[in-house]
Amino acid sequence: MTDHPSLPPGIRACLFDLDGVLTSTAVVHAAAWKEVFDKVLAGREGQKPFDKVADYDAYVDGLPRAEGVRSFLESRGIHLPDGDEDDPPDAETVNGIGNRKNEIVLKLFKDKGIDAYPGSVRFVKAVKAAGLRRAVVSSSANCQAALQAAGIEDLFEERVDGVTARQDHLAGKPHPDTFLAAARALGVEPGQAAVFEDALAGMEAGRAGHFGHVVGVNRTGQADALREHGADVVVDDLAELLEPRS
Ligand SMILES: O=P(O)(O)OC[C@H]1O[C@@H](O)[C@H](O)[C@@H](O)[C@@H]1O
Repeated sequence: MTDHPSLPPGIRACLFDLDGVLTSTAVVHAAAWKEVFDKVLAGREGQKPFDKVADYDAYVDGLPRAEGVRSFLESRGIHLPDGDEDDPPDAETVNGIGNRKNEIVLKLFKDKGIDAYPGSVRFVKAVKAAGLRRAVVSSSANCQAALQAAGIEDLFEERVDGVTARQDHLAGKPHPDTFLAAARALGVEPGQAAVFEDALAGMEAGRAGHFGHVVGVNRTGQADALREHGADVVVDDLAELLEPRS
């Protein structure tokens, strides 16, 4: 018996988000965001602390780093200058806050290590065995290091991430541009590609890009929200999409 991926006919490529889909790093990002945002909020009257699930899912998850800072602060009516990319981590600017968060997340990755979800690894291996093309599409500038640390970099033929998107001037999620670039790199039309995402911003990107199939991966009990934002199907684990074949 071998695992076979259950996907609609005509799908020739799979485009996987990283944090929360392939690796269990979404919660690590959320913890780092909480640490930096709570310091910003503590100095401001009437602000409740950052909620690692509700605020993260609604305003930060899936967005490129600086967009996540802007989006969350905006939700609280806080407007800070962008500053410069190399702002020090103690600068009260969008970039300063993003740089501070990156220091924290890198330390957490180093201390705790990075794990791939076993069900996702099984699914990607089955996709490969079935002859489908595979790419990782992540907003994270730490994507390649995370893939390496999790030991899964070799399973993918293409990678579009926070570093390459910036180099190629691609708009980040919720825009579809990074997913479209990955489909192009794999030589398939959007309608021939399936998108796998846990973030609402990623669902919107999948819908906006008119991809052939959009799979919502529900890690935080937001199945309904994933559907509302564009999921064709919602699973708790990618292994649910495997069928045994002899
Ligand atoms: O700060 P990084 O590693 O470039 O990541 C940017 C974003 O990448 C996304 O994949 C995560 O969902 C977000 O939480 C994260 O903020």
